[in-house]
Amino acid sequence: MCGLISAFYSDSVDPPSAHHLRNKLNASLELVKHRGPDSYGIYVSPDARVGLGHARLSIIDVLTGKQPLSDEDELVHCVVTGEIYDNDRLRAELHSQGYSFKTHSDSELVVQLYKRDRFNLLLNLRGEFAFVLYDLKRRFLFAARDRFGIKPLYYTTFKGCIMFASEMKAFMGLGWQAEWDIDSIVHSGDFGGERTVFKGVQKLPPGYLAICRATGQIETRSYWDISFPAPTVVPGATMDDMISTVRDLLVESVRLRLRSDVPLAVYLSGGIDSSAVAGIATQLLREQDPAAKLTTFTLAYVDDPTTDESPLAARAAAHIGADIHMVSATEAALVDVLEQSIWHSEQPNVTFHAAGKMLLSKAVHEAGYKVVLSGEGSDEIFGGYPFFALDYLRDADPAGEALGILLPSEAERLAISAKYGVGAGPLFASVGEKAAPKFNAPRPLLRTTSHVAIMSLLAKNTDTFLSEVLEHTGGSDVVRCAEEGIEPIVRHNSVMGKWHSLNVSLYVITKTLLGRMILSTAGDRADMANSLESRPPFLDHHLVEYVQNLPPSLKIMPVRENESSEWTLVEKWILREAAKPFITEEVYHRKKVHFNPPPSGSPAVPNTLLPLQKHLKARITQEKVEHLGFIGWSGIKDQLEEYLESPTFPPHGGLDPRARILMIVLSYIVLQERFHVPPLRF
Ligand SMILES: Nc1ncnc2c1ncn2[C@@H]1O[C@H](COP(=O)(O)OP(=O)(O)OP(=O)(O)O)[C@@H](O)[C@H]1O
Ligand SMILES: NC(=O)CC[C@H](N)C(=O)O
Repeated sequence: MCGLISAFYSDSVDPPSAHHLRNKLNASLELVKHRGPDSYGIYVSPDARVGLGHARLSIIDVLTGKQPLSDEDELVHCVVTGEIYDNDRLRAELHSQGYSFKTHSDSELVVQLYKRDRFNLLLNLRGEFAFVLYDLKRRFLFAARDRFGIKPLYYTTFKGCIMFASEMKAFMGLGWQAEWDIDSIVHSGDFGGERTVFKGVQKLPPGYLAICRATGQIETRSYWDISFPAPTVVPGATMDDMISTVRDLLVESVRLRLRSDVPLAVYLSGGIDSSAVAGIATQLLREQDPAAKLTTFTLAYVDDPTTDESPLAARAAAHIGADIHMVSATEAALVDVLEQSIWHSEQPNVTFHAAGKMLLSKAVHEAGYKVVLSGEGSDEIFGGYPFFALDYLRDADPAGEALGILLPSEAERLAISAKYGVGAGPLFASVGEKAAPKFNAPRPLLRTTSHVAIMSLLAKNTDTFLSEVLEHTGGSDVVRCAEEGIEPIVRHNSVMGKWHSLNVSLYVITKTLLGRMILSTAGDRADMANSLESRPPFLDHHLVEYVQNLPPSLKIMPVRENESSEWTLVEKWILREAAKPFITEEVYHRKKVHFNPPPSGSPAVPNTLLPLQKHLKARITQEKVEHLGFIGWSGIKDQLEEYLESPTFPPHGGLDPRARILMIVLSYIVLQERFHVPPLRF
């Protein structure tokens, strides 16, 4: 993907000279050049009130697809990041209607579709994208972000200038000065909602557009959202038809995402999602060339054989005749890229997730690839996380029953819930009965387990903040924060039982964990740090809209051998059936394992520090912590000393809880240094 930046000086301020604005945009592009090292391009409007900048990672139409793009009358100017699929069909349609193109770039569709459909152009865009378009005649900026937030887009206003950018660091080139947003930090507004750690900087939410006018006004609105049917709506198709439709839609999604003018590889974990993508990609490539061989990359957790899936990935690659490259994720290697990962994430890192992805993207980039396919989004669409089981069991599934699926009775659901309720999975080990009472929600928020899980992830350790911060903000209010990110209609649908609880849960996790972490810190940002575009075929909206309408029991299927045996739940059931022709028997039956690169299992030599301990000890000093202006040294010092003396090694690649807190503190230190943030003053 590329990087974009835009500046729009409202009528209330004097604009800079055209020359000055170009220099500023160039300085911004320098800060995001990792996103587009192939070429830079700038547009400045005749009155120098508007500037657009683009750093390009050339993927489609490498030679002539340079940006910014414009129409033949030079009245519409645009910068686009990401990929818009179905380019050939849409182009042919526009051609036949008299629209003409200057390049073969997929991005140019935005310009011509805008001319034809105005804001409705978004309904025609399939893929992952963010763009900013300037309509010179009407004098407004029109920005938008893809439906799932695969591509980032931040915005802020500084001294009368409205700015959009792929990464916040680009704002610094335009003269923006970062300041801490303590309210957002305390309430985790960067994860619960669309705020960031910096005052006044917001993310444009997934599926939203923004219109900015010369008065300085910014209007944002949703153009697409996830939605589910009432639990009683029965699909008018047989089970076999539904399985083959899911298969066809997934194959179509992979087919579109194989379109690239530069080399493409696949991230292969050995789980069902990436194995299905790799299997389908191989089949499609061989339709063109029977000798085609896919290249795959796997992160191997060499320090921890208990969570390492690389042998499974090797077997999956052998099954489809793909090449596989193993990339070692040792604790030392993860720690080496940790600070870079924080700088690219622009928000706190609490695990090695993003750092692990950076090791992977670096290896793929160094091997000469510019595009990868990945399996992200499948768990959120098909119901893959272990804690979804509780939400599936919470409600009956009349639509599933009407299809003739044998389902547990209410009493049996309660009994299975008890089994699944405790230790619902490694990701949220604390979730379930133990964690729930911590949150005294003043009113019913949502009837889902995932919501509690998210709240437990959001909760900040109140002891680490200075007392002034607590007086100023009232302390961490995770309920408020979690509410911030949920559209009121979703709460209504949940509380009124209009959506099955599993579907509410899928919604919440798609918006929070997927949108604000997996696709951002550990997705786009970790990949683009190494100039690599990743494409997640599971997040094709045609596929997603179809799966949304399937009864919950096709996502999580209860099965038992006979009437006297126990029920077990098969997660992502319909995906397993749809992907069966492309995966090994082993992967078909396999349970989910989280992507969570682990630290070392234990100190190699007694009385020596592990790489993470050593790094945190060197970087988290009294001076650095006090310079932040919102964290107290005494609490942090105790956590650090305890972690250095007696680190623990939770199972499933988890981090010592004190190390997680220290990683957050390290994140603020790194962000303060790199963004030149002044200490917080009250
Ligand atoms: N160890 C790894 N090596 C390479 N890529 C990985 C690794 N772990 C995860 N990924 C990439 O991130 C994506 C999301 O990971 P996730 O664990 O959710 O999916 P999965 O492993 O493919 O399937 P499952 O959810 O069934 O385990 C994967 O599909 C894959 O593209
Ligand atoms: N890297 C990108 O964002 C790609 C933009 C556009 N699709 C191109 O190929 O140039």
